[in-house]
Amino acid sequence: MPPHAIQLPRNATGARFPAICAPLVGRTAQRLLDEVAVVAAKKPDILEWRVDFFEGIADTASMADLCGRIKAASGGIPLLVTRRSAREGGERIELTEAQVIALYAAVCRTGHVDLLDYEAGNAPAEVAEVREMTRAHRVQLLLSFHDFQSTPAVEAIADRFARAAQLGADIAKVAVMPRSMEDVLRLLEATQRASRELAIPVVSMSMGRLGAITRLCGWAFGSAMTFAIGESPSAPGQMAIEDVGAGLALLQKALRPDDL
Ligand SMILES: O=C1C[C@@](O)(C(=O)O)C[C@@H](O)[C@@H]1O
Repeated sequence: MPPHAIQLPRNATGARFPAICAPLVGRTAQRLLDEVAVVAAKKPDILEWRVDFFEGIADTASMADLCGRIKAASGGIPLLVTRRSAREGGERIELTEAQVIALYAAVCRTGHVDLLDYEAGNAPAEVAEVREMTRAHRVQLLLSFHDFQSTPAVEAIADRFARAAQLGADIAKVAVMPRSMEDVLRLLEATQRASRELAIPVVSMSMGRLGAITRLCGWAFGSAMTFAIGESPSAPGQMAIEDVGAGLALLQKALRPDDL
C-alpha cells in the first residue's frame, strides 16, 4: 500500500488504493435513502453525500438526522459530506457561507460523518473554522479545488495541492477540465509530483470524456481516490462503479499499488 492511502475510519473494512467513492445526489429524503440502498449494495469504500443537490439543505436539524439514516441504511460505509459551490461546479443553493459552515458543524456533531469536503478557495478564516471543527470531531478534512473550464499549468496544479496541505487538509483534491490530452497529462504529472512531495494523500481527476482515463489510472500517479457512479453521476466523465472496479483490477494485475 503506498504511504498516502486514505485511512478509512471506524467500521470500514480497510484502506484500498485507490478508494472508490460513489456520490449520492438525491433531492429528497426518500430519493436519497432509496439511492443509498442501491449504491451501498455496490460496496463503494466511501459514500459522498452531495448536499448541494438536496432540496431541504436549509433545514439543518433534518440534514443532521439524515446523516445517521444514510449511515444506517448503508451498513456503516464511511460518509463524506460535500457542499460543492456553484462557483466550483455544484448546484446553486440559498445558504450563505456562514450557514454552510453551521450545517457542516451540525453534521460533524452527529458522529456519523467521516470526511468533509470544503473548498480551499473560501476565505482563510472560513477554512480555518472548518479545519478546527473537523479536528474537534475527528472528521478528515478534504480541501478541494475545482476548475470546470480548463486545466492550469503543472506548477499551478501542484501549488493547489500544496496550498491545501498548508491550510491543514488531511487530503488534498484537485479536479480540472481538460481540452486536450496534453491537459490530461498535466493533471497526472502534477498529481504524481504532489503525491511524492506532500505528506498527505492527494486525490485528482481530469473530468469529462477526455479525462475519464484518469479515473482508472490516476492511482498509478498517486491519486488515492476515484469517484464512480453508484446510481447517478455528480460530475462529467464518471463511469459506473462496476466498470471502475473491473478497470482497476485489470490494471492492478500488472502494476500493484506497492510498486509505486
Ligand atoms: O470533487 C469531486 C469530484 C467530482 O467532481 C468528480 O469529478 O468526480 C465529483 C464530486 O461529487 C466530488 O465532490
